Amino acid sequence: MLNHNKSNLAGQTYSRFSQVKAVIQGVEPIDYFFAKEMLSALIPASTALSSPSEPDSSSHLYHLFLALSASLRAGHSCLPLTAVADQHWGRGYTSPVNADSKTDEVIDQGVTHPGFVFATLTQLHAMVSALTIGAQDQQLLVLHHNNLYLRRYFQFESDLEQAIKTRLVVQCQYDNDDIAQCIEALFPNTEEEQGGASGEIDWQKVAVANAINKNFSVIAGGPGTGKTYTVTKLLAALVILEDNNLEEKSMAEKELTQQDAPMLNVALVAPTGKAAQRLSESIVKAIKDFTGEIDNKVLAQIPTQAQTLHRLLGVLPNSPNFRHNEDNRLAYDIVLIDEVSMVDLPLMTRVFRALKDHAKVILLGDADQLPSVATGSVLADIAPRPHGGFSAANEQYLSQVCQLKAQQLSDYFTANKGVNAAIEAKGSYRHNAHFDYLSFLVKSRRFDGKGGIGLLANAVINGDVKRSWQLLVNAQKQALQKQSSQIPAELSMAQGELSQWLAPLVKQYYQPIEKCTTVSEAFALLAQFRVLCATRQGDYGVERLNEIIKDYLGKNNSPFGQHQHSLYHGQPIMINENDYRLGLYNGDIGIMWSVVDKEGKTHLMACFEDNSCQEKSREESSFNDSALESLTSESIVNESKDIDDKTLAGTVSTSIPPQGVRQILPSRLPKFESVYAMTIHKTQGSEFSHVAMVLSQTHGEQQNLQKGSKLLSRELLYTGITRAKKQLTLAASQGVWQQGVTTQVKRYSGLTINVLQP
Ligand SMILES: Nc1ncnc2c1ncn2[C@@H]1O[C@H](COP(=O)(O)OP(=O)(O)OP(=O)(O)O)[C@@H](O)[C@H]1O
Repeated sequence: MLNHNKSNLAGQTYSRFSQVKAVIQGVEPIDYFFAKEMLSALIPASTALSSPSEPDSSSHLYHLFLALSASLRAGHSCLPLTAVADQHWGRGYTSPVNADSKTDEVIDQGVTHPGFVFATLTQLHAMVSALTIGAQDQQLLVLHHNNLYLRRYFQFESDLEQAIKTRLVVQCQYDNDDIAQCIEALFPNTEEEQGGASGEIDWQKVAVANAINKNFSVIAGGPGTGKTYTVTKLLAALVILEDNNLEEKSMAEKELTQQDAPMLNVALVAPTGKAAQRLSESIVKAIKDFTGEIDNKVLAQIPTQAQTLHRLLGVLPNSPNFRHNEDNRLAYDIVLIDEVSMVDLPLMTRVFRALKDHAKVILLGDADQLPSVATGSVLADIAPRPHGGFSAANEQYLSQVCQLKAQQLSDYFTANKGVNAAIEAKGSYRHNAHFDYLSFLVKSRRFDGKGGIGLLANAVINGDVKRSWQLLVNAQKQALQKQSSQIPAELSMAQGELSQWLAPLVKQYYQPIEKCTTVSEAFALLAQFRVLCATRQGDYGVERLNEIIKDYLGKNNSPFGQHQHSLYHGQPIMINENDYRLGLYNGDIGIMWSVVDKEGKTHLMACFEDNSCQEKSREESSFNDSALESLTSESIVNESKDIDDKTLAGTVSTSIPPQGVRQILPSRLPKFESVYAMTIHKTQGSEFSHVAMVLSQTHGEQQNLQKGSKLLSRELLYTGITRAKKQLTLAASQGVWQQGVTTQVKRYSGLTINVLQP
């Protein structure tokens, strides 16, 4: 009956990692140990895995565990059996082989890893099902809709799905007529009116109306499409409607409410300190823009101070858990989260677990950007493009409150059906699904559509290799013709060696940093320009480019060479790991700056902008503030004695930290590195006036460097391109560009299926 016993377990066939590595391409030690442990934990418990006529189930299961581990490493939340069933998995070649144009013999000659051929879907399903014995909530593995999960990720997905669904059935507390009135007041001159009979739909207006009556909503759109602008109007609408509701309450009740708390208890949140800072700035700007248009009393009630998700949840040092959770909920009534593409599945689920059941959640983000570094692709899963359409009831509601023409919304979605049908054919679009909670903003206010950056970003995200490359070539031709023009072109291609194109940019943007009179000025200059790389290693990776730029700046022989990191005045740095005690987080940017203490001594300090400072000051009970003080600016003591005062002479600019700048002794910093160049992954949530994006120059090099989710993909290129506000300089060969634009990041997840079920 059993076709497995201890002696024929594949786990024993591979008694060392080197053996698996020789068979399966791309496997890592963690996969080997994971598979081994899973096999020994699960198989002894099973009594009948397969019959003699069926394939050796233990070998298949062993390889399935290897594939599951590799899948989790790559950021997928599960492994669909369909992705491996009947497939030759882990087969590797010396060089990319085009199977259509080569004979089997030639292909076989190039094989470096033989790989493993998996059984059929039905057989794999039976093998895995046989494992899932015992109490359901204790099984290590879960098989759901043919997706194989580790229990914990299945739990994250189902909890998140449940929390979203719970919110979607909550009845709206506002009257439709009040909503309509409010919308009319906030959008006096709508685009559909301006557009005449064939008027365009004002998606900002629709997005506001769509989010008002739901306890969960997503507003998705590319850079500059007005997500923050729209959401500020949404907050204004909620203030007005809440005020209306209050008017209708009895005076006694009204007084009680007014005394007790602000009317709307709103949390503005973003995944990183930088993104939180940008959200605050954008809301402040939007409020300023609305002054005169919207009642000042309403504007005054809109919060402007954003915080990070970690701060919202309350970090517990040395623990993956947070202070706020299902047993200690947050008090907020409305939670607005920006840059959601960066939020991973476990973190998003933890946020929902920590919220009150009735808390309204509004998510903002660009679903075309790279998914989160860690597991999951929450935003892309719940905001698939193009929009799949609204339910009839939602269309009716939106038409009424936005005063749209009858059928205007359904006509729009019908017109987009062609695209949807194509997507449906590929299996990523679900017929009958309604996306009532989802609004897309489509018109970029930052890029007018004629400038190169917006057009290039669009062509890339639509996978149009030809058009995207042509845009770059044309831009280059135009740049050559207009060399004398004072206005720099939005797009340009880097020409020649690095020294020819990069050195002038370093001179223009990085060299003046150390000459700035204040560190705030230095931060402003640093925000102007960044070199973005696809990889860390390699000739065109972050590490090498940082060294080259330091060479151009003459900083590789720094007078502070004795320091671990050879620090110098004006050096931009990026923190590479979280330090909760100091309130510094992976990705935070600082500048090394020379300061003079009260006694006139000069010290090199790591300076960080305002946001981390505000974050810190909001730290609650578990953090000992006096401990922090002893680590920061107040205690500039002996630690930096080894800095040579003479070498600092002439570069020292300030003795008192400017407001909103926090100083930390370099010796106290967690891991950090110079940040003239940074990976595209790390720039999510940031923007620069000018970006130079550098890709590896050959297929071979790129293939050697890319791993798992770090693939050169259209999402990576799109994210890099859209970090540029005014100018983009690209250094890439046509082949590598083509490879990137044709590759799409796809994260396996069951979230889409579950959330979108009608
Ligand atoms: N309807 C509008 N009318 C006029 N200006 C607008 C409108 N919508 C947005 N803007 C302006 O366009 C710019 C970009 O808007 P906003 O910052 O809200 O976009 P975003 O989608 O949040 O951008 P990102 O996420 O890329 O920072 C802002 O200057 C904003 O004032």
